[in-house]
Amino acid sequence: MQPIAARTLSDIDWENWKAQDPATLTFVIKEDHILLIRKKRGLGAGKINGPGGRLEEGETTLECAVREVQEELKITPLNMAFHGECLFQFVDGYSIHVYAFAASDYDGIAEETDEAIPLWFHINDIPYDEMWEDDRCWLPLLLKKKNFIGRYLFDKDTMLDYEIELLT
Ligand SMILES: CNc1ncnc2c1ncn2[C@@H]1O[C@H](COP(=O)(O)OP(=O)(O)OP(=O)(O)O)[C@@H](O)[C@H]1O
Repeated sequence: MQPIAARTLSDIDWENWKAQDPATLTFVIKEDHILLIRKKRGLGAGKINGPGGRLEEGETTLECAVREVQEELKITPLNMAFHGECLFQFVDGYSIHVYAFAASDYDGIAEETDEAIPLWFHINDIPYDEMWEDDRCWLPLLLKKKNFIGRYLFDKDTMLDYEIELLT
């Protein structure tokens, strides 16, 4: 992995950009509450986020999103809707392309696993201070059922630049 010299989004050739890892994030939103996790390991360990992870060989983004919620919280998300994409470039050279989904229901009882602790929040009380910096830019759009594509440049945990397009 080669570090890149970019300090703003315009330093990156987005036309030819391809992430090292495709991944997913899923937000179960039910009766004004949202199910988040305290992530115990992997990229973003210690932060609060939606459940998610990287695609496995041969899997669609939807299959990955469902599997990651099942693995991390032992529940099955229902009524999955795709809402958007987040293209993350880190200055250390790593890149990840995240597909974001919302689910309006679930089967089972969420429980702690090796990977995550389940946490419910009111949608007006989302703990953005404990989340990745980009989440406060696009999670409100997902909550309003909008579709979006965003590009983000990070130096470790610090967001250097971003832009979001709303899709109609
Ligand atoms: C930079 N800003 C960011 N903002 C919000 N969310 C971000 C993110 N950068 C990565 N993410 C999410 O972090 C998870 C990483 O995946 P991660 O858990 O490490 O993958 P996976 O479960 O495949 O790993 P292991 O099974 O532990 O190998 C995955 O949900 C991905 O969507």
